[in-house]
Amino acid sequence: MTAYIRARGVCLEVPYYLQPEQRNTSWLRTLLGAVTSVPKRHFATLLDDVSFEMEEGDRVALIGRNGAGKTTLLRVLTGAFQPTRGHVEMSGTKQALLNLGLGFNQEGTLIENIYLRATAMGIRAAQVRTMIDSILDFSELGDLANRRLFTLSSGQRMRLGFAISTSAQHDIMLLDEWFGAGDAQFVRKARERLVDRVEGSKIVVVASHNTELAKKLCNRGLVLQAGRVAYLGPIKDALVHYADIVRNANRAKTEALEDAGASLQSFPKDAGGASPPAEKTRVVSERNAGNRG
Ligand SMILES: Nc1ncnc2c1ncn2[C@@H]1O[C@H](COP(=O)(O)OP(=O)(O)OP(=O)(O)O)[C@@H](O)[C@H]1O
Repeated sequence: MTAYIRARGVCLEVPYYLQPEQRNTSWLRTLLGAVTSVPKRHFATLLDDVSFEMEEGDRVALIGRNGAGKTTLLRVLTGAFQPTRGHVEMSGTKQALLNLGLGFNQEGTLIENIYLRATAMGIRAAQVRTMIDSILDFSELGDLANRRLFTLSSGQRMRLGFAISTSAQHDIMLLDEWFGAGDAQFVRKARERLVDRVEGSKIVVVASHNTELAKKLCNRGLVLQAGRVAYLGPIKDALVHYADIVRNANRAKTEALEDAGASLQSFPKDAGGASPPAEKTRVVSERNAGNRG
């Protein structure tokens, strides 16, 4: 089966609720306000008209500043979020390494959880049976096989999640950042397996801030900016494009700080003891703190 991912005009809007702001009132009013005021509904556009095609052999780095929409796009690709407009077409089996703890039952034993997660990944029960030993072996948790999951440390849970998620080779691999799955020795082992799985996959999509990793692993880059595709092309060009975005954002920030500083300097000294506007005071004091550092 030929693997591909095709996204056409994908938009994702989500509702969120804001409590009306209560400032400069007495504690009683604040308390009453918290109980009686109705939160207002707003909508946030997390992805805006995202279109692309990924074919076999593509190793695509999702690049963008914090909040650009990388994880959200991966979630749409896994099927966890349905686009509010547009659609995604995918062909091939997929493996997602986004949240290693997802789908675990804390009350179940390790073996029960292996069944639970593996069957949720579409693996038949008979096949899961043959995989249990190797999963326990890889996660080095064989001695705890019949313990309940909640008795494990968070690092042990992550190891189990990683071992299950990477137990089978899939056509499409979706990865969110690099993560520390346990201690240094396990991280080394996990990296090796991951490289193996990446090599065996037909398409890989990885969200990362790590430009070295992106260069090493990927041949294409999809740059996201505020939920929109800012660039899609060869990884080298994508990283240049991303560097431009970061540089422009830093320049805009510096200019805003300089403007704030200039208007503060022009604030009349003999303004009858009045203080400069609170917002500007904060910006300038941050800038001064930066100068000291
Ligand atoms: N449920 C939600 N409701 C409202 N806004 C949300 C929700 N989930 C995410 N967001 C917003 O969507 C935007 C994109 O988030 P996302 O996690 O996809 O960013 P990201 O590019 O992966 O960022 P990072 O590099 O920091 O991980 C952010 O501004 C975030 O605040």
